[in-house]
Amino acid sequence: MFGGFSRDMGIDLGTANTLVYVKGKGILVREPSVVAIRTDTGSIEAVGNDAKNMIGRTPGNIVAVRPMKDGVIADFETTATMIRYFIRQAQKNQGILSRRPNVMVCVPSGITAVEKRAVEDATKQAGAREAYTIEEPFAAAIGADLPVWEPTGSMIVDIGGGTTEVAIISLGGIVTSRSVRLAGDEMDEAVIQYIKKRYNLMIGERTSETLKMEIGSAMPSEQNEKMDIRGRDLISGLPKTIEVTSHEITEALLETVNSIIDAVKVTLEKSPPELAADIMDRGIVLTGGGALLRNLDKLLSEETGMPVLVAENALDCVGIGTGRALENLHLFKSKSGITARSKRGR
Ligand SMILES: Nc1ncnc2c1ncn2[C@@H]1O[C@H](COP(=O)(O)OP(=O)(O)OP(=O)(O)O)[C@@H](O)[C@H]1O
Repeated sequence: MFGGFSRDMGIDLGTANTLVYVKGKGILVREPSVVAIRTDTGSIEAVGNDAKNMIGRTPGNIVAVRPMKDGVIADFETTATMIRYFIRQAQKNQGILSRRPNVMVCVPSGITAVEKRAVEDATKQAGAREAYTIEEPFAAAIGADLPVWEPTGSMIVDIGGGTTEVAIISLGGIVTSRSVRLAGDEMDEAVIQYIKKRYNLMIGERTSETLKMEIGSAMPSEQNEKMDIRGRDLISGLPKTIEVTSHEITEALLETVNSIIDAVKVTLEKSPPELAADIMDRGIVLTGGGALLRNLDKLLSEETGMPVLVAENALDCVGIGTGRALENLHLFKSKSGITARSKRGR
């Protein structure tokens, strides 16, 4: 069914970023999951990087939207158009345009059957010949090179933009998992609210994300770094610059970080003892962009008493794993408890 031709692809359809992995070629597309739409005609002006640059800077008749929210489709038609664009980009990069690819898309583990079906339908509408879905933590574990098919426990925590996925995997199946709709985006929102409350200053999403990535830390860092940011003073209504410190961002992120840690603890508590022992040996593996928050691994290790490692290429693991899963479809079909399934033409 899947020949050697490089046309099949795995798509990490993220809330923040979309990655396309092409069989035998690696990750060929990596762009923000953003679409710019003209409000008067409803036409798509830009997708991906070009659209992201328009956020907060668009004239009245163009809106930049993120069609995925909390890891699921918030706007079906726009998502389908976005997927079509990304498939095209991946094909263009290979010099193939005409063939309809088989596509594996990852989905959060906690979504409903209706939400999952929407992803499959949008993928087919976008031009896929066959659409398959795989649960995100499983894909992340494959992408992080964990021994998912072996009779040993592996624990993965994937912290994306919209969702945090925690799962314990053994023998090709998810033994126990938890998905919370709370991850990097929620951190950005927490920073916005903190700055608003403390300084009466309104800042945008991009500024809060920059603060988080540049000076943010899950626990107070030794170097209390500082950063100047600009926003709109809520009292005077005028632009204003203030200085923000790492410790302040740690305080802003406290609640979100604690909720993520709780999700990990609850999952660990549900783990069968033998698997918990395996995890103790190998450690908890963190993937996704949120895993790059400074000191999150350290804090999680202190809180759980387990070794914690950030995967190499943490941002790419889900994309790589989704694509590799497509290469190993035979393994999925022959094993129970696997979440990939195919949907033949309509
Ligand atoms: N160095 C960093 N420190 C903290 N957060 C980071 C860093 N780099 C990226 N992020 C955050 O990671 C998130 C995006 O991660 P990722 O691309 O894995 O998510 P996604 O796959 O799009 O989302 P989801 O899996 O929820 O659908 C964003 O919230 C981004 O701000």
